[in-house]
Amino acid sequence: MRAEFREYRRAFRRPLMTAHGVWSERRGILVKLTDAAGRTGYGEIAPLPWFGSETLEAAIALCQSLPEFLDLADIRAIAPTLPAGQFGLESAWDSLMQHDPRKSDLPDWEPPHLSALLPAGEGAISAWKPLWDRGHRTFKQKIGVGELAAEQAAFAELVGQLPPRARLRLDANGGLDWDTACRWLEQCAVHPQVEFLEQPLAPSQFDAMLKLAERFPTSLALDESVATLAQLRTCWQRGWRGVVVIKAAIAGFPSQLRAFCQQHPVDIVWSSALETAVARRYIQAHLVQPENSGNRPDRALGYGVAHWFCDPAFEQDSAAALWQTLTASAIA
Ligand SMILES: O=C(O)CCC(=O)C1=CC=C[C@@H](O)[C@@H]1C(=O)O
Ligand SMILES: [Mg+2]
Repeated sequence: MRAEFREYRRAFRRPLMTAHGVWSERRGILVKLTDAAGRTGYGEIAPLPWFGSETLEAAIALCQSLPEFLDLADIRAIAPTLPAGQFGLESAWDSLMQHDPRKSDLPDWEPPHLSALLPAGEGAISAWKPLWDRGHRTFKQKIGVGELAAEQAAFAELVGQLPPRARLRLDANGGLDWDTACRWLEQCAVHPQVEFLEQPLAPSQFDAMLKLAERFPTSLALDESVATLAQLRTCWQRGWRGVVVIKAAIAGFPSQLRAFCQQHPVDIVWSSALETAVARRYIQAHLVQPENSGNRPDRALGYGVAHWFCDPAFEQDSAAALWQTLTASAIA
């Protein structure tokens, strides 16, 4: 297979504020594999280094280190320290080898099945209604970004406005300490609309999160703690049976993730890494299908993020057309 790589850059409509900091541009790499018969397969490398994946620079170095004509052994040899690269290359290979028109023309996910990502704090209050009107019924609000009292006031205002059947996810990105996590969970306990509190503490606080899960009624979800398949395995082995948020685009080889999900009844929320339609459509066709995971159909997918971007080119289904727009960004 001939391997080619093109870098992309994609600005957010407005910076995404999380406990990790400010994120204003999504950068990644598209992968194109072409076999001797001229068949092509596309993949995407979408690093999230603050989640524990490799950096974009390390992913570029991987692309530059691979032979121009590679085979599956070269892909399998990609180190576990490069999980976004493992995902991008294997999904491109899979897409070429398994070109299954049935899977490639799946209808895209509809808003009622998608959790809409809201801004942190006050911004969430003005943002939820237009998204509700588009059909979203589950929302995610970032916390652990601003001052506690102000964020809890914004949360109280938001849940006061949300219709009773709405569901709200709070995501702390590991930015809370024990006391603030308890205060958030005390407040969540009186609001049945709260579906779960995501990553309240840092991944190093795993035992403390197990204690929080036992002490409070609101479900907890791990995200940064299970960023890669290796981390997911470890948390499962250490006894986590709560929700896990899986960002497949940074989790490593999709074949290995698929096998794990088929062997363990994991309560999965599939979550976007703010990747383009290239990775998203692969994840939809090859991972989120019911036979591949223990995920509960009532769990909205963490893919309600299109409104964070303003450039439809990246949302189109045709990877080939998107590839053509990146002619100036080849990685040699
Ligand atoms: O999971 C979702 O509902 C949407 C995606 C999402 O929330 C995130 C994507 C990427 C990085 C983070 O800012 C954030 C998260 O922490 O889950
Ligand atoms: Mg998260």
